[in-house]
Amino acid sequence: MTGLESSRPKPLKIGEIAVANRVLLAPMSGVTDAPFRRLSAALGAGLVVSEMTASDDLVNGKPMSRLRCEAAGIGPHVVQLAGCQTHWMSEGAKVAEAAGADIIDINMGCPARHVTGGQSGSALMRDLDHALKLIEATIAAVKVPVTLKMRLGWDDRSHNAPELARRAEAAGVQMITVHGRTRCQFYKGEADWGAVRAVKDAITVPLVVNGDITSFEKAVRALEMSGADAVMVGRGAQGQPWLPGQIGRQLETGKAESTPDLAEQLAHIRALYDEVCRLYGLRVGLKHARKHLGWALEIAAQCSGAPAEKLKTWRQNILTSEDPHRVHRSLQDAFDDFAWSAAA
Ligand SMILES: Cc1cc2nc3c(=O)[nH]c(=O)nc-3n(C[C@H](O)[C@H](O)[C@H](O)COP(=O)(O)O)c2cc1C
Repeated sequence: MTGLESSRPKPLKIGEIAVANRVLLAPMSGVTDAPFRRLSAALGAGLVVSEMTASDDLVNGKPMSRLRCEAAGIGPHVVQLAGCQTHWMSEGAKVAEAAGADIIDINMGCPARHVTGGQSGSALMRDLDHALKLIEATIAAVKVPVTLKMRLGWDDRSHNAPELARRAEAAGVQMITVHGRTRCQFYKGEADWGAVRAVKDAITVPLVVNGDITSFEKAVRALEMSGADAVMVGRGAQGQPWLPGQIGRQLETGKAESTPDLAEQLAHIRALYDEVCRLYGLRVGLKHARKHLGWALEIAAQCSGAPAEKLKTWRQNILTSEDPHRVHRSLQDAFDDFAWSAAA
């Protein structure tokens, strides 16, 4: 064995499922729809996770919850479930498994008031005994591996992620992701990757560190500080579905890659736009795709050094249009315009 091979971290596995590399795309409601996950996986993300779905909605067949769990079609299919009742969690997990999920992820990290108010998401970090009942019910309901995503704790006085992680592993959870903030921080301040190390010390299953990882350098630092086995990228991938893959490859090879050029970026956003409109139908799809369009324009403007005024005009033009043909034409014109800025 060469020195390089011996210093290489072990390949990431969730149960028997091999993960392509050490960078995961985070679940993000309203963002990581199936077309976005498909694109990010095709561009090299190690693993992509569905948007959170309320377990009762999934069991009751709410059309939107089915769409949220749609498979990306590349790599393992990870469905994230939220809920606060053992019955719905176990039934939801069965529905997801029957629909093709390879892994079920449980959400114990969502800070939103409408979620914690219903005692789901990060509210479960205030009642670990109940959290464990939900975890046990989910694991008992399915054959596929179950993973867990959480925060550091509810607030600064209760960093109980290590305890929840340890108990979750004992119950059979096969990978744990920790966002290095407390629930009460929401998205304020900076993610504390160092604080995630206490979770690493408490478990033997793979640990994923999450929060504010937007570059290769930050990924390396987060891995060093937390001792985690992998990183998860969320907001950094908005408008840049290639980012998890790019960081993942650089972690494997050490070789830096340049950002896709404007022509590639244009091809990606066009394909994503069409797929989102197809998945949701034109009426809902047009609204849903706007976020992706806005972020893609921002990234393209940033890459080309286009002035803020230009970005504003194109955003206004494209995000208000309800005609897909016009959107396609305007995207071409906008990217041509950005290319002029880059060349100037
Ligand atoms: C718009 C948005 C939606 C999110 N939806 C979910 C979700 O459905 N499930 C979940 O576990 N976390 C969700 N998160 C949290 C992210 O998965 C991630 O933990 C958080 O954004 C921190 O990572 P980042 O700094 O890389 O974005 C969401 C975050 C954002 C910004």
